[in-house]
Amino acid sequence: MKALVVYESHFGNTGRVARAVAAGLRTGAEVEVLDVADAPPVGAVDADLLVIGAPTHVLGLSRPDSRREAMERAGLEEESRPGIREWLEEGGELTVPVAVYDTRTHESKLPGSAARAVVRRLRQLKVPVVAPPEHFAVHGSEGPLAPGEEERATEWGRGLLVLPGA
Ligand SMILES: Cc1cc2nc3c(=O)[nH]c(=O)nc-3n(C[C@H](O)[C@H](O)[C@H](O)COP(=O)(O)O)c2cc1C
Repeated sequence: MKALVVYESHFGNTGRVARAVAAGLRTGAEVEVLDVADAPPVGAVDADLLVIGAPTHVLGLSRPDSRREAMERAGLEEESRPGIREWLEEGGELTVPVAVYDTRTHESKLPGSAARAVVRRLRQLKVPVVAPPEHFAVHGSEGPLAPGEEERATEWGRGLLVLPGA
């Protein structure tokens, strides 16, 4: 089995979760982990399972404005970064089974979730989604991840191997 983990991350937390999920998947799959900036177009993904990780921005998926704000806060100089939203919208048709997670702040009372937004969209497109959206907590906006979240991510990754459809 081949799995691909594609993530968007500005402060590094969603990337850390991606690598932790990959560690769990590696117990039964060949796994590649890619920043969305380096990922192939979504229609060209060649894997048996795609895991998508995104930071929650303004209750959902990032947009150019929220990414600009995150990059400024993170002290990143790049002009612009691609986001999961654009990757999914612009890269063709996704046919691979998918599992989705997000990161979001511990402190927020807001119900938003980037992962839920992705799953809603994929279901509309009839893409098979093999697991409910999962969430990992960060402190504040910039992290670090809350204690135990990386271990939980590894367990979640391992659990994806035994789901029907994955
Ligand atoms: C512009 C912006 C908007 C955000 N909006 C939300 C939000 O609506 N709900 C939430 O729980 N966290 C929110 N956050 C916190 C992010 O979820 C957090 O920065 C992210 O999980 C960190 O992931 P990263 O280190 O991979 O970038 C926001 C952060 C930024 C920069």
